[in-house]
Amino acid sequence: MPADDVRSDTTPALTAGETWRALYGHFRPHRWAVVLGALCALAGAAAGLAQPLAAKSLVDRLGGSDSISGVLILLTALVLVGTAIEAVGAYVLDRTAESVVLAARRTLIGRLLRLRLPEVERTQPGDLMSRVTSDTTLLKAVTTRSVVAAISGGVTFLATIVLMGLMDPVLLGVTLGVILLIGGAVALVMPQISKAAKKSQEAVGEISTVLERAFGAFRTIKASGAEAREAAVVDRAATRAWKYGVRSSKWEAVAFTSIGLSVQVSFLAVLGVGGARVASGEIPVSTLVAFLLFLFYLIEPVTSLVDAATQYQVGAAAIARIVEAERLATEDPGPAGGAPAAAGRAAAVEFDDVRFRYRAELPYVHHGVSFTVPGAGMTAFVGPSGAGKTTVFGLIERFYETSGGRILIDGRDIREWPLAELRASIGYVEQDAPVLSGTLRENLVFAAPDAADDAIRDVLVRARLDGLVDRLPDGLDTVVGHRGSKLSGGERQRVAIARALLRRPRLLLLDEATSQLDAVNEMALRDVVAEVARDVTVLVVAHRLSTVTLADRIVVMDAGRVRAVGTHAELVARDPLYGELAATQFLASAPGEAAGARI
Ligand SMILES: Nc1ncnc2c1ncn2[C@@H]1O[C@H](COP(=O)(O)OP(=O)(O)OP(=O)(O)O)[C@@H](O)[C@H]1O
Repeated sequence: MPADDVRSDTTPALTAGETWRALYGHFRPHRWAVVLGALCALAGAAAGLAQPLAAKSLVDRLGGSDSISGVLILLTALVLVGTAIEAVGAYVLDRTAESVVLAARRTLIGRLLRLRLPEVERTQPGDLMSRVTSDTTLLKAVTTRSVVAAISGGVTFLATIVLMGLMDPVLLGVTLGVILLIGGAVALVMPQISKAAKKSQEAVGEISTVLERAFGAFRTIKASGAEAREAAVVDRAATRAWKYGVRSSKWEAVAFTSIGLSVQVSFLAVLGVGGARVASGEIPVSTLVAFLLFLFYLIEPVTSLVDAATQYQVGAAAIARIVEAERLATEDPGPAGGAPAAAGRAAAVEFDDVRFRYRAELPYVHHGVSFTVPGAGMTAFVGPSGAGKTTVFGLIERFYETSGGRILIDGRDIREWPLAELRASIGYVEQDAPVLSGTLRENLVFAAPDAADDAIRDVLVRARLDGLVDRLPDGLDTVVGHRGSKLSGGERQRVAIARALLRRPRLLLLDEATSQLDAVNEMALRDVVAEVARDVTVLVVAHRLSTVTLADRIVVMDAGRVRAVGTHAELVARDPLYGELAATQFLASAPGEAAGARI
């Protein structure tokens, strides 16, 4: 896959107002802490601002007989208090910034794990992950540092300007003239910082996407000798992140250097004009000294303002990506309701003229599927690949919403069920039997966290996993590796079956759940499923008819339609497609004989 295919290019451009609202939404819960931090910063700045005044008073007293020790003590106290308050303010703000990031991550994580499946399928998980990790980190600077720097820098700037104006309006005019001239040039480069930062964040997202893809198919990459090609794709994304990061730094450097330059040029201009005014007796030398100190002091708020502006540009890019992830549709939990009337009993399932397609632009996968499954017993779904069998299970679990028709469980439309309650009734073993990294025990109790040890032992025996657990040095606490890589395919399937059984479902969905088992284990598991089917409704998708010949009913699907329903013997006799499937698998015989056959 070329790099461009994994790049997210759907980041919506937020307007300035939307960016600000999104930003405010993130720091609103922490606004009082931000206010406290800002007040500390202002108090520290005020203490600093008083220093030139104290210095002026000190210089004025130099020629006279007044003692300067009082002023010196005041100056020292101002420095100490100002520094202490600034330190407290910095801590409060950094702590708040971390809290903003934590809250944003919690919100994103909470939403991402509740996303609707179609949303996940049209995004790149790696890119979503980078929004939780990398983009939220940028929020830290933009929600506190930038905002507080803007407030404190702005207020200090204004206060300094007012005091300078009171000292000498002419020198203030000279200063402002220089600053506005250079500041205007800086404003022009700001959008460049935002553009570069956005591209850089997108490239970081690509790195995660490519790596996630690579680790998800690690063996395939090795077996295909594709390491170098994949590394090159990651390298291209990393280089792009570097390129745009450097571009952003270049514009930031231009901005900061310009500000330094503006203050220095102002300093020289004030020195020249101020010197002339002192020489002509228009102002005393103490005024010039104080004014120059103010000018020196102006560097900090001006730098703060530029810092705020650059951080805001960087954060705006991250906010856009966070907002995009926040806007992905999550699942509707459904109506709040009490326990189902039929709790504990085997579930009855009915598909009533169900039509479904995965996306509006795709063709229909189900063209009016109808069947009825009474409570308990085993029902098998068979048919050619792509007929829509797995889709039946996805619709029952409400991973997807039907485009037409109804699905009823116990006679109640599944859209009327609270989603959690619906899924709590179901045990689902997927086609590729996913096992999560962690221990065997964690995998088993994944769908039933409160399961007792006896129940775990029981399902281990039923899933024929007891022997494996006894052999493992750490038993149930053995770590199974990323996606269960330390287990065989058959072991993974048995773990998935045990997990589903431990949930004590009313409806058990098995999708090719025993396809990787050896004949002995497959037979044993078939018996277990038959036993479970006595008081649980079991729906099975199977390609190997040998696993389903004893089912109570078999639903034959073809191209998104149900073409026949019956027992093995009935279908062999009257459905040509089923007859053909059975014949190619040497099963066109009595169920008793066929049951043991392996294809
Ligand atoms: N998530 C999806 N997004 C888009 N199309 C999908 C998705 N899942 C399945 N399809 C398509 O829907 C059709 C039915 O798929 P489904 O998995 O239900 O078939 P199946 O009968 O279970 O096939 P198999 O026996 O090979 O597992 C296929 O054409 C498939 O390409």
